[in-house]
Amino acid sequence: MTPDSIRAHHFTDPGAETLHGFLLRHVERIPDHPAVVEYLGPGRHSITTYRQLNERMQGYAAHLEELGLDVGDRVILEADTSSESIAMLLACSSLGLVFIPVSPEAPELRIQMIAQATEPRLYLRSRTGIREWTPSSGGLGTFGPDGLRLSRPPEAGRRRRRALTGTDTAYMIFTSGSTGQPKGVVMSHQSVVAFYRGMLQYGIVDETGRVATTSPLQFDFSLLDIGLALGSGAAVVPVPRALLRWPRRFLQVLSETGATQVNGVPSIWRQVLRHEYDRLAALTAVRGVLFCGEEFPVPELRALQEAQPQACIVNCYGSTESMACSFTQVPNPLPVDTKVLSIGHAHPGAEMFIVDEQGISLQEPGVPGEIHIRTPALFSGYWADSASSRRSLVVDPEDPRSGRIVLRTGDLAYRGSGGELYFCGRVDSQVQIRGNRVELGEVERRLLEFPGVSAATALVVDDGCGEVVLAAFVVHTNPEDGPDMIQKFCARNLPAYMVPQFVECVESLPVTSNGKVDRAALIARLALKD
Ligand SMILES: Nc1ncnc2c1ncn2[C@@H]1O[C@H](COS(=O)(=O)NC(=O)C[C@H](N)c2cccc(Br)c2)[C@@H](O)[C@H]1O
Repeated sequence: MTPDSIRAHHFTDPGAETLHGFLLRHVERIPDHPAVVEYLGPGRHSITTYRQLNERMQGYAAHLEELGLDVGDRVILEADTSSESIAMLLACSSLGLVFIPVSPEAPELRIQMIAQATEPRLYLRSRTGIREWTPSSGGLGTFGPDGLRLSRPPEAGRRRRRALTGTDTAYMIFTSGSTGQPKGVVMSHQSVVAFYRGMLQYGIVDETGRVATTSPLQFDFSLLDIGLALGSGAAVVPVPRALLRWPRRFLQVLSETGATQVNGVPSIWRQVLRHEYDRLAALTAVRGVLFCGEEFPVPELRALQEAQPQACIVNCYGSTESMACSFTQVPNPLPVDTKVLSIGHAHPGAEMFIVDEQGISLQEPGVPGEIHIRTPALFSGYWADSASSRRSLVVDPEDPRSGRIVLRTGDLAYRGSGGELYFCGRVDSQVQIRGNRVELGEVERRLLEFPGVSAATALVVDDGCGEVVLAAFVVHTNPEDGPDMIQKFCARNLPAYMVPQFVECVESLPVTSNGKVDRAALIARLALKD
């Protein structure tokens, strides 16, 4: 009997590198272990075990299976991280359906753009969703702990595929589009699993771990957290987005769920460090903190280390096009003269290297070059944008004849004495001020040396007369020092063209939906000032 005689639609090789196969590999061994711990309010939280997560996933998959969807069809998941959204993304994965996570807080236009570009067969919203808008075509439904409810079935379609392979797409993440039109990063099953395998070799958490995740599901950082937890036999602890912005409530969630690992972008700590330092210091269960996405201002990192001396802090560097790349432990305590944090070396199975404008690899310390990454975790390309894909997926500059493809990151770094890398901005964040090349990160690092400045963002704006003006926003503990003191400090330490002509002290820095400093918002604020 040949496989063809049994029309197996999803004839998946059980050993295949699939997302669901990898994340559920501990189910048989620890079925009653917590897989997701959800905070329900003061003194209440719920536990979903590995067995329950698997059963919910099977239930969703059985319902999806009846809809006649095919490998490669897209499903938009409008949800935050929860036991049901994790079960749903696993169910999609098991059927070869490409899930596209979008945040319930995402602007309607962004969701319409994504739906228009990807033509999803199904639009699913977690039951707790409140959005009015729904797409005018395609299947429509909501899902919750009690199952999937369809208000409009997808149009019937012919199944063309026979088997799910490792090169098929597991998910698509749309970038925040800070530099123009959002792009759909297409990630295959085998790339995600290759990344997970590399990350898990660090043993960041063990089976007793409880990984608090603070990123929206639409940001692939959340997929790191889910993979780190479930891949280690530990539990995911989603921090409700609404509580994240209240330092006291955020810490209460961590305390009551017994979180041992807290993952998130640097900005999640800003208000906690300013307003709830003592409560943070009282959290004794935390063993690790992992951050990514942008540089952690050194003064704030020192404060976090003082409050959590027992926590192992990891600087995770990477871009969505290869999920992430390096995991570098921050020295504890941070040496007193530290200005820049190392992004170290790529995780096992990958390699980071830097090249100059001619594409020649740089080995000597201190010379900045563009970071390239050799990794099996490469994205497949940007959705419906082969020109952009070719700019990021380039032939290995060190060995063009080999045809080997590497990721060109657009990031700059230089090597330290041990060969480790130090991030020093993006290729496109090099600005020219009065004919001089300026790296904005260098201005920010100098601002951070002024006593009391805990965070700083430097940016250039056009003053309308063709001149560019260097401006800075700083978070400052005692603002009476005022902007002019900070400017004088910079004038003593920086060449004139690198001294911000405009400095504003702010209580906090605006952040994007992914938690990174929102530079566009700051530029808009400046434009309003003129
Ligand atoms: N640790 C750092 N120090 C400094 N600059 C960083 C760091 N991590 C990023 N960046 C910057 O952010 C860019 C990328 O942005 S991104 O595509 O939105 N992705 C991200 O930020 C997050 C990234 N996908 C990620 C990180 C961890 C796990 C997973 Br799974 C995914 C990089 O190219 C860098 O410019």
